[in-house]
Amino acid sequence: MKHDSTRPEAVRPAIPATAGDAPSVPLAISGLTVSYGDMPAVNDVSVAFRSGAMTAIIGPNGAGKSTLLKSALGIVTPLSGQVTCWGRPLARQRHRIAYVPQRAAIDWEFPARALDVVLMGMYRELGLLRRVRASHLARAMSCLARVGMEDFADRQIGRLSGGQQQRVFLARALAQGADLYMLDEPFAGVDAATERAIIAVLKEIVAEGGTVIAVHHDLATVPGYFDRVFLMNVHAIAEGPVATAFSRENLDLAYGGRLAQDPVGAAGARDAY
Ligand SMILES: Nc1ncnc2c1ncn2[C@@H]1O[C@H](COP(=O)(O)OP(=O)(O)OP(=O)(O)O)[C@@H](O)[C@H]1O
Repeated sequence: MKHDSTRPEAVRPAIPATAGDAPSVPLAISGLTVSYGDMPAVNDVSVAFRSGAMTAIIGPNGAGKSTLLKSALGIVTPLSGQVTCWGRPLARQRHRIAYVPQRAAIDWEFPARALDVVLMGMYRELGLLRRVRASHLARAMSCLARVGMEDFADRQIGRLSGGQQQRVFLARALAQGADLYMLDEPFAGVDAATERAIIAVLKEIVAEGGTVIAVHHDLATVPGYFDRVFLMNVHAIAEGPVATAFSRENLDLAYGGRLAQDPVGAAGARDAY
């Protein structure tokens, strides 16, 4: 195997593989390894995500964060490992999980209005015939209103700004009425107002008992936005409350000591790596 210079020199003792295979744990990953070629993108990762918390997944570019989310959702097939949601196989709990992919992964030419995208979140209750009732429309509109997008319901999604598109996808997740929200870089390429709107909705979800897991890049906002962090760089490094796990030591392990500034307790770490 080639030496991977992005890997931390010393990897922390493994997070207990059996940390959370329990009905109260929305997502437990055990011994997960994913590879697209010779090199694993995710190597033997075990982590349990807490219920009723907002957890940031952080690590450098290419650390396998998106791959971890995608394999946890069954979008990418792992080489090995197990994923359970509330103590049961993912397939039986999928309807309880909403996924907001990276904006870059979405086909924005798709001929759908913002309202149609939100209605897609209700696919289970709309059934095979996709019979949309007034109550569905009203709920879709209220989800759009929750993210400040009710005035754009009829706009084709490709003709919305990046921030507006991200809000619509969050509205689709809300319409699904999920218990676990998994978001891949929800703040990438969005304006400050959208970022504030999205974080407010995510905090509401958690206040209502939901769980949020988001891949996040801006280390400066981690303490303000998140309760917990999971640091990874191909391998798992640490998971825990921001107050303890978001430490200089763990960041050095994740980023290989390449952070230009110290984000722990200091503002201004945006793009510092
Ligand atoms: N579809 C794919 N085919 C081949 N290699 C891939 C594919 N998707 C990701 N990779 C590779 O797997 C590794 C992990 O990628 P991934 O996107 O999961 O990392 P990431 O931590 O989310 O990165 P970033 O922060 O840059 O978005 C990278 O080396 C990437 O080049």
